Amino acid sequence: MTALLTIRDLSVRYRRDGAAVAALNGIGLEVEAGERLAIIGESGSGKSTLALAIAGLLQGSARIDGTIDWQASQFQTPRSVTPPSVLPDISPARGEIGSVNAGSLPAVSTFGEGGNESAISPLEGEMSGRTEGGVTERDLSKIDSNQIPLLGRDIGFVFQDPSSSLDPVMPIGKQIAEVTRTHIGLTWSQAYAKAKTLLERVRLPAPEAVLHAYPHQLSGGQKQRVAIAAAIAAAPKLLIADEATSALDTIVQAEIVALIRRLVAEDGMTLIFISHDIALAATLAERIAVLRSGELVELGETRQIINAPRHAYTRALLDAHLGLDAEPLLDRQGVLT
Ligand SMILES: Nc1ncnc2c1ncn2[C@@H]1O[C@H](COP(=O)(O)OP(=O)(O)OP(=O)(O)O)[C@@H](O)[C@H]1O
Ligand code: NI
Repeated sequence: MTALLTIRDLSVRYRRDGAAVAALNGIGLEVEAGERLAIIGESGSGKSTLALAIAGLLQGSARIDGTIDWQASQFQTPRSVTPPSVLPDISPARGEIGSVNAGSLPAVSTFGEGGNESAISPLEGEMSGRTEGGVTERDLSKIDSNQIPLLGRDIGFVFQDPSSSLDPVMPIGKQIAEVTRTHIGLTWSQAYAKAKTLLERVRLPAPEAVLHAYPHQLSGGQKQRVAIAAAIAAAPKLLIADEATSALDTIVQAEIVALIRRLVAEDGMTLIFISHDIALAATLAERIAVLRSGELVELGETRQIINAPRHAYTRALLDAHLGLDAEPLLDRQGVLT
């Protein structure tokens, strides 16, 4: 297998009330092309920080050390630099650059100040670039664009709360169409046709009607389907789902997990599935990485992690899940249930 991403010695510190909060500490991890990798750990263990670092979405105030190599160029036809018309208006005052290793994606990119959304072109990152801290963008003027993954084009990101990535006042069809217009240069009519196909692929009923609907007209599960459609619209190599099913009830959660599994298989995408639920992660992932307090404590094949965890913390996560009334994680044949 070939690594799509190689993360080396990645550390992230946030600043809070003048003090540094270490969110990740010396993470080393290879994500193989085409694999389904789950990242698990309890709240605050650094899962989202890792996902945001990979996607280039960390706030400018975060201090990042280490490198993240993106080796997708061998899997994709080289694409030209994003035209200046859709580049964000990056002011020199933004963020810091650092930690650039030759040939590596620098883990540090430049970022806008939180909430300064007006400086970002509305065509760029609208669907998948939004996060609670405000939209962030890599400074493409300083880095060879073929070496860094571009959010929306190379990486699709699905957040826990679809409302945070969907624009409440824009029709759904337009939101999805903008992704393919921006990243693969479709015309509006092509982009709308593609949006409709995507709504069919995520199994939304009445895709034609959904094209013209607004997010508030859909249920939580339907909104998450729309967010997934937008995330995969430009056929990214990597899909990151950060607690994408945590806000949904159990039945809808299972449906969304099944949807993600199908789409990833159909498109040959690499998946990073983030969850605090080891059992849910085990249903989807081939490998599981266990984070604890910003450290990678265990990484292995799902079967090994579930059957023979090496680290006491993984065992504790399993034990916490395996309450007396819990379903067994593996059935008698050793198949994940
Ligand atoms: N913007 C921020 N500013 C300051 N500290 C932060 C920020 N974001 C996260 N942290 C801290 O960094 C650590 C890791 O947080 P992170 O959100 O990555 O964990 P997580 O595993 O995703 O947790 P959860 O399961 O609750 O989503 C925590 O201690 C958290 O409080
Ligand atoms: Ni999180």
